[in-house]
Amino acid sequence: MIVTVLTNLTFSKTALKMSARSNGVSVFVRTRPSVNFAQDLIEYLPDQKTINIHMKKDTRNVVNNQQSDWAFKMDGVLHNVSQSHVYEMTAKNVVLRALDGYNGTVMCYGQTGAGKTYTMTGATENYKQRGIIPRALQQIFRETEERSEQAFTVWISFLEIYNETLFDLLSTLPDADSRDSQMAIVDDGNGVRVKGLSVHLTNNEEEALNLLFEGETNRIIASHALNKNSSRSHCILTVYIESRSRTLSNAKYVTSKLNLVDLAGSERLGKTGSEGQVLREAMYINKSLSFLEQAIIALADHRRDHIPFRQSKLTYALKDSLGGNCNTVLVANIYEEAAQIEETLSTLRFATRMKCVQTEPAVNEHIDPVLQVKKLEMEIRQLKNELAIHDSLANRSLVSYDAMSDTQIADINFQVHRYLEGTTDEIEIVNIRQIQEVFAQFKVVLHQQEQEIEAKIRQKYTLIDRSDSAAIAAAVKAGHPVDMVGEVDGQGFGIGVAPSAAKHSGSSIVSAKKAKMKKGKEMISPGRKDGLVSPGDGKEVEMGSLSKMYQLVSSTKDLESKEHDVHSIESHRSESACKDDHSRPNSPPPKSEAFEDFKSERGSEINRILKENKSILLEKRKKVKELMDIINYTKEEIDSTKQALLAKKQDRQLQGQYVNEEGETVIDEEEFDLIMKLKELKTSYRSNYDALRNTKAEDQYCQRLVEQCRSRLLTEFESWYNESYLIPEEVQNALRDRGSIRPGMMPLNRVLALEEDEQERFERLHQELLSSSPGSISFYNAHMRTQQRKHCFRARSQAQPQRKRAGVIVPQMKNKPPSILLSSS
Ligand SMILES: Nc1ncnc2c1ncn2[C@@H]1O[C@H](COP(=O)(O)OP(=O)(O)OP(=O)(O)O)[C@@H](O)[C@H]1O
Repeated sequence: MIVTVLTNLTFSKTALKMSARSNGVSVFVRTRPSVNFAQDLIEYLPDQKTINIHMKKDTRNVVNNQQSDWAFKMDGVLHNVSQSHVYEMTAKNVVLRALDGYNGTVMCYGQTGAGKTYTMTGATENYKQRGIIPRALQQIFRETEERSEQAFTVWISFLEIYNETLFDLLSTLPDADSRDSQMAIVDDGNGVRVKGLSVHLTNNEEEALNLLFEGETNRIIASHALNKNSSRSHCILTVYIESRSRTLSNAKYVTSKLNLVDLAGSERLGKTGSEGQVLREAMYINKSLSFLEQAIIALADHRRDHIPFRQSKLTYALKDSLGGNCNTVLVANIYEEAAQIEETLSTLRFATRMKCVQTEPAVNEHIDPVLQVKKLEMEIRQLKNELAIHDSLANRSLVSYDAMSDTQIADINFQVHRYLEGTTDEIEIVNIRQIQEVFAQFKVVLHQQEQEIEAKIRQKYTLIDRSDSAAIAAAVKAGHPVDMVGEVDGQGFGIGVAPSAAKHSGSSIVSAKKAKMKKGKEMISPGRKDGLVSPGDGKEVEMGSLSKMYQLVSSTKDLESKEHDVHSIESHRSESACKDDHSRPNSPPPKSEAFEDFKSERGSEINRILKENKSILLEKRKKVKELMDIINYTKEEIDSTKQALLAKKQDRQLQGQYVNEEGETVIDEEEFDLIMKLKELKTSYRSNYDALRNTKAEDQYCQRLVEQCRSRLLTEFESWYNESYLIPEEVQNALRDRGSIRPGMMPLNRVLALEEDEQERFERLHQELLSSSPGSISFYNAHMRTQQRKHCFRARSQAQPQRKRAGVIVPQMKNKPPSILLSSS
């Protein structure tokens, strides 16, 4: 788990520079109050930012012969102020900015015993005197609760650098990686990290404090002449924060790293009077602090290209926390006594140099690729919905944006044929996909025509390969005229007129060729190639045939029974779904692909009915067109016959009419034929008109059937897709089995587990007692647990003293892990 966390936490160098404003490191001086305040030497100016040091020239402790007075201007001098004031002034903003995605570092520097640990950690037994780290942890979790629109994840690591060796102060916890791996600082281009350092997921303030106190307990404590309990190591508690938006499907998220650093004492060697191991410790500390100083000097000098971060573990570990894109704060802890004035001066000089270091705080923003894909998918869905609304408003409800079906392609092919024949003047444009298909079908038809022409030529002529001189010579010898008419299809054939015998006798070569051509023709026949082949028998569909008319009637009449079939498919769907033995892929396939699968499997029956109805609809449309052509033609005939009759009548009247004995007008034979023709034409017109009306009604009916079938196919597909790829299997099983877990119901064993036991009742009462200072509950709980662990540790280490090894805390030093982490593991 820890390895995953480490790899997920990438603090990218490519972070967007949200705030390109250049800042200096903020530097504060904090004094350790003393009854022996050296008021002659140290002066605090009322601006609460300046501290003056006056050294007497004749003093034995003179530091610099040339200079005796110094003025140090800082961002604040924290003299006789509370822990809470120190936090507000130094760390509060850095913590807030860390929650916004900016890296931050708060670091305490100063002489041993000057109050670094007091400032950074504070008194663990007193809530009011807690230091920067517990306050920062409290602020982080309070803020994360308040910023409800964001989801925060917080991890913590605790590193100690002792004698240039790295130690994981949290390696004693059960969820730390137990492998005895050597730790190393690595800079992999995504920022500096410590390989092998355990990083712990932390859900609340108390868990975070438990980690702090656990680490503190594990710190190396060496005896020392100046301060018996002072730490001889550098400690870096790092809080990693990741923040993602809850409300939006926002693929962007920010990360940050907050380093809270307690450095080892900065005093010089001679004064400590150390020897042995303590001397070695002091040497290491001096070395690393001197490298820190060198790095700071280099950082403050803009002309320097190279910053010597790798000289010591401390500077390397703090590489991206001193300058760069980080909000950095230094607290310089000083004594107020005259005896420590040299170290105080040295600390203040260091602080001044640090103040010259420039930083460019920047938000570490990242994009989650998985969320980004989801967001884009959602956008596509929304655009599709909008398109559907637009289409329905524009009366284009039949337009589909899915991949073209075989029937649709066949329909387009048919329209292209008609366009080329001249039977239609236009092809209705529906959407881009359809336009592309129209062009594709033009290509298909063109290719077919080329093939047909070649086939016709082959029927008439024997083709000889142009390069085959022997075949040409043989043909000439046989008396066949050879006519080199050029290339067909660029294949280098010579075309010769076939002798009549060859054309009709069916010589083996020619008949074989013809047979081959026939086969080829079948293969490239438009109907076959474009899906106009009837599914069962492989024969071409005869458009508009009577047999199809009967099929239409049966199809339309039987629609209800077909719908019944669809329903029965639906009722058996869940059963077949259980039987489907396909393992679900990690990510759902594209819908277009899945739709093809669906049509050939679960949706095959509906798809078949849809196809059938579509082909019937196509025939109806063709029939309507034919009838309209006939009617139009008949109408024209009627009009011209009427004209002819009128002319005849006028002619007759001009010439004078013949009347028989009964007084009836006598007409000639031509006029009689015209009258009879008109009568026939009118009869034909009426019957065709009736047929047209009926066919149109059938056409509309078929149209409705096709729409119903299509929408059912789509609905079925949607639920099949959801079941197969989207709804988790356990949810489906739970709902299908109707077992103990049902939506809205909590399982009985969980309900029972919620009952309070004795321990929990005790803890509740304990917390009620602390309710007068509610913010302190987490602090005291964590403190109480730390105390228990300390007792346990002391008892064990007294029984069996052990030496410390690099890389991990030796098992004998292992503390009882915080119960909260035990219970959560
Ligand atoms: N501002 C302060 N107010 C009250 N007590 C303080 C203050 N600063 C330091 N102390 C006390 O001084 C003692 C030494 O302080 P602390 O251990 O923090 O020094 P340190 O700089 O961390 O030393 P080391 O470098 O050895 O770790 C502690 O007992 C602490 O309580």
